[in-house]
Amino acid sequence: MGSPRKLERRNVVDMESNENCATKASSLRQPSKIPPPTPAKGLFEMSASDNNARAAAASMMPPPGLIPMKHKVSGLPEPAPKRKTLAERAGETRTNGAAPPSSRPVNGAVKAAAIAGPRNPSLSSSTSSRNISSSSYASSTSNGSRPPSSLNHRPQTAMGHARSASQSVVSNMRPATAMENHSAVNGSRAVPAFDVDDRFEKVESQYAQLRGMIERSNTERNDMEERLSLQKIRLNELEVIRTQLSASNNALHSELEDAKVKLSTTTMALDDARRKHTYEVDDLRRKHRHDHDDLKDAHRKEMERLRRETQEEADTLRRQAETGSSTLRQAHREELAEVERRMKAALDDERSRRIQEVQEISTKLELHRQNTGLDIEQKDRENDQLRKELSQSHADFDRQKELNASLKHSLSEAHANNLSFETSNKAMKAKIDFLESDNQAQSQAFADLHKRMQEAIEAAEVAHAKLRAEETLRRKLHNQVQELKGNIRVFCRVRPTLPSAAEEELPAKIDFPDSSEDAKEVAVQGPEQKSALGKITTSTHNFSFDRVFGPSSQNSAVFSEISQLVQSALDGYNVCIFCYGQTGSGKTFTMTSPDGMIPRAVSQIYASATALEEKGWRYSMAGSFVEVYNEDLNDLLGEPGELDKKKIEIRHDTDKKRTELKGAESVVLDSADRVHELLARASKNRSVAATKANERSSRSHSVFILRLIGENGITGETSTGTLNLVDLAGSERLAHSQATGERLKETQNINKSLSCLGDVIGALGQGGGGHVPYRNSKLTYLLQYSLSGQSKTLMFVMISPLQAHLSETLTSLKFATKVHNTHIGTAKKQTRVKD
Ligand SMILES: Nc1ncnc2c1ncn2[C@@H]1O[C@H](COP(=O)(O)OP(=O)(O)OP(=O)(O)O)[C@@H](O)[C@H]1O
Repeated sequence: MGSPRKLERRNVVDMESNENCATKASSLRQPSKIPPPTPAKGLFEMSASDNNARAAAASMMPPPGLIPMKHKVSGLPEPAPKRKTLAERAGETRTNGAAPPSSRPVNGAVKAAAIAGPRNPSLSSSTSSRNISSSSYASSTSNGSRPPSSLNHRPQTAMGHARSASQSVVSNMRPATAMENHSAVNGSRAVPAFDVDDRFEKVESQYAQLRGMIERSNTERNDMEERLSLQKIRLNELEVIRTQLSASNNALHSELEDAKVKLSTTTMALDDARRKHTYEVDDLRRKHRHDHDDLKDAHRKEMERLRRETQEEADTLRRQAETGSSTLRQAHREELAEVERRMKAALDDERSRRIQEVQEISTKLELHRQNTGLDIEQKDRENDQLRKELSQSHADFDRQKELNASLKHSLSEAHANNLSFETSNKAMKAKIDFLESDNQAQSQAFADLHKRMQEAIEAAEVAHAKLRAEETLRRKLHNQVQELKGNIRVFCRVRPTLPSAAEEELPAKIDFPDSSEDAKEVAVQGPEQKSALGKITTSTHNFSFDRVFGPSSQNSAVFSEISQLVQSALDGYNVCIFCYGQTGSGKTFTMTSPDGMIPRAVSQIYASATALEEKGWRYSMAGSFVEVYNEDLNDLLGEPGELDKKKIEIRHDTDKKRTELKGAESVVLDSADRVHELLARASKNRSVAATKANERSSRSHSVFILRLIGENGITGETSTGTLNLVDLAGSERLAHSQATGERLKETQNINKSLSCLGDVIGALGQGGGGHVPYRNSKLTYLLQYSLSGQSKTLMFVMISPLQAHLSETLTSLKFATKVHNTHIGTAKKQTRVKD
């Protein structure tokens, strides 16, 4: 780091070189600005030495703004440099003034200025400008260079610079010496006249420029001088401040020296005082010890003296006492006797008084004791009370302790729970973080799932539509199958031989199929017949039906064959299944036994109705159970006592092809099990009405009516089907002569209704819309819509396996064959679609 002076000098050089370049370019220069004065604060912060150094530098150097001005204004050489030593000259380059300026190029001059350093920049710049002018002069004058002495001439003042500058410009046209003048005159001879005019004009304009520059330089110089005087004033002020500060510094310094002297004096005095005090204390301690020892000796001596005196006095007194004691003892003895007498008297008085006092005291004591006892009792009670309270408190305390322990336990549990909660909370947080991090993937998965679900829903809707179409098709095909099978079908069932049968009840010769076979034929060997020649022959009767069930067949197998018909009722058809046969052939067993057709039909319908719910169907089922007895209609679900009294009316709705029973109970079958309840109630009613000789079930027709109303919420379709399950009365023909009274009436009515049933079926078989005698019996009237050509009918012909019943068996089979051979038209579905 250089000194401030050096730095300022280097800045000045830089500015000079820059400004010289600017001068060369335009020959004009803007006046430089004087920097503002440095703030006072900065000055006060400087040390005295810095201040002095700056002041000295200021006195030695011009202000920064003035230094470049000097060179810029002149652009001319500085005052003559001081003479250099040989060593300095050896360090200089040869270019510095060694070669004639005219022979040096401009670039070489700049380079020489850079090498010469900051001490002579103006020299290099003036050299370069001179080179330019010299070169132009040389070009016009062919002879020569100027003497080197003129190059080294440098004015000492600004005016000198200006003058020098003007000379430098003028030197382009006028020689500085007589020799040069002569050369110029010689040269002018060679220059044509118009060249002289031109040059003169040029010189004039250059002169004008030079004058302007001189004036500006004068103005700037005046400014500089003013600023210089201001700086000098400022410098003087700073000098005064510095003097004041150094004076105050000296005063403070002297004060500090005084204070130091005082401090050392005080320290010394303090040390003396401390020393003196120590000596005094030691003296006092010594003196006190001596005093103490003296006092101790004096005290000891005094004590010995006193002891001796006391001893002497004691001896004297002892002697005196021994002499006076005998006299005194005598007197004393007398006094003692006197005193003893007095004391004795006083003692007696005192004793009596004391006894009295003791008695009083004992009385008081007793009283006090009693009071005390009472008090003690009171206290005891209080004590007990307190003890109880104490025990209570103990118990409370124990409870509190237990509570405290339980609370502590709860607290520890809560703490444990808290820890577990915190753990689970952390786990949950981690899970949440994980879930949140996984949220995007889940969202994507959810979107995929949603898409797949939509696709599945669409597929399901398509499948549902397909299912509905298939369901409709199924119903259609089912109906076609039923039609192909015939609207009235006949099944034959042979009951087994009962274990309770008597030995004489021989079985008839019936060829019935095995239960495994899907048989349709049954062969019955007829009774023996004797010809006129006495030859006994038997004939076999072959019957063919839609299905023949042997004795080993079960209700389940039978129902599986009729289940499709039951399904038809659900589909909106009127279906009628009736059992025909003689008494004891198994009609009731087949129809109303716990696993008979009625319970099974209801169960199937209920299951099918539930299954159809997903296809939009909602079914309601209601059941009625009536009997036709002696051409009267009785409600088997009514009150037991009213079976034969309350009469039921049959009403037909010809539009809807539906039969209503006015006065009969209609029970809603909201579950499959309700049917057992209905059957039990019907059985009970029948048994109440029965007499010993009259089994009611055998002498009446029972009709179970199941009404099915379905609505499809999707298609708007409705269906109303009816399933009639009929257990006919025994079909045996009894001779009118064999029956009398009520039995005769029953027989007549049964015969009538069964023959009427045959008539109706016969009429339906004839077709052609002819008259059908439904009204001829209550049974056929009740079953009008179930037997019409628009319904589906199945007849079970039940036969007994016994030889004794062979005749009735053949009759039944013949009737069944007649029915089987009948075609009663096409069933119609009772459905409609809502608007
Ligand atoms: N397939 C069968 N298997 C076993 N037992 C049967 C079968 N069919 C009927 N029975 C029995 O035969 C007897 C008579 O049957 P059932 O009462 O059903 O005849 P029915 O034709 O209804 O007589 P009724 O006309 O008097 O009512 C009953 O004890 C019954 O249990």
